[in-house]
Amino acid sequence: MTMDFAIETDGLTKRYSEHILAVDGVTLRVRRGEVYGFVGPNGAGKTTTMRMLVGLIRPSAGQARVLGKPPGSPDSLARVGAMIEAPGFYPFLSGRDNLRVMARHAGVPEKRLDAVLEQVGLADRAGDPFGTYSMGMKQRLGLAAALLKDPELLILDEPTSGLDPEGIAEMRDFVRQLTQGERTVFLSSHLMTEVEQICDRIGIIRRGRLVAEGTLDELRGQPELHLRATPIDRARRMVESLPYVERLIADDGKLVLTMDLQRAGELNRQLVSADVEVTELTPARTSLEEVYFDLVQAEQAGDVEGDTYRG
Ligand SMILES: Nc1ncnc2c1ncn2[C@@H]1O[C@H](COP(=O)(O)OP(=O)(O)OP(=O)(O)O)[C@@H](O)[C@H]1O
Repeated sequence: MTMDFAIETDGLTKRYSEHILAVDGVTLRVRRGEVYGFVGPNGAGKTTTMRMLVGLIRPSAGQARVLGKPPGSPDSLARVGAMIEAPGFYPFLSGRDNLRVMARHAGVPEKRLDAVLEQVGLADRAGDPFGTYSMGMKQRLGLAAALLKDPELLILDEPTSGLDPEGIAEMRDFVRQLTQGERTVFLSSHLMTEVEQICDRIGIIRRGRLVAEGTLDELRGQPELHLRATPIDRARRMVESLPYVERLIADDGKLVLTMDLQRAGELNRQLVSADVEVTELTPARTSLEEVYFDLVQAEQAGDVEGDTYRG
């Protein structure tokens, strides 16, 4: 295991009972300084994985290293900030006093309180009781708590859950700001649009298994060109003869081409000079959401073999 990774897991597994295999041999790598999106449907095993990474629960098999150390070791905990499930704040204490309790417990100096409250935009409401906070403010206080130790790694479980669109956008901005510099963020989500916007790399988990991992570009594959033209047969023969077209698929009256999109103009000219009338020539790209659903459906269609999650 090397120091280039903030998180490394090998065959990480958690079985809660004979019938519930929540995490099934997950091997993933989160590089230092990146925002890694851990996505999957409800019950896929995201929270369970995160709980293992901060040492809240022990794996049944496999192993993990967090900042090069065993999860939950004092050395690792001192450098990791986590927001996993609803943080347990006292409703009658103010936001600041809640943080003060935590800061004392963690041995963090008081002067950090104002800095983190400022960082999450809660400074002017920090004196109000936590119980009076909106959902967005509660999430922000959770984030402030995770930031107390100025951690190298932030582990955030569904940081936007329960937030309205404005709150989601706000949280996205915080995460972006927080990652400027060396900090690594490992966050879970089931919102592909959100993940698409903030994550450098993404891991997709389904039924406890990591079914894909990569950058957005790697997961979405190459961009395509959609071509409609008449007569379509002549267009097809023409396109087939072009060396720069890497792949051609006929799909519902249109041709789907994989090629360098810079050459679309050249393609258009060649078609026109071959007496083909081009009615549509548009770039298209698989969205992360499509990739995600394809993977999820592939598994549902029977790719899941052996003894897997049945919870
Ligand atoms: N303490 C527990 N005891 C028994 N089963 C559990 C426990 N915690 C989680 N599970 C089960 O493990 C599976 C994975 O749950 P987990 O909470 O890790 O998923 P998740 O991907 O975080 O889902 P969500 O998006 O709904 O939070 C589920 O079937 C869940 O019911």
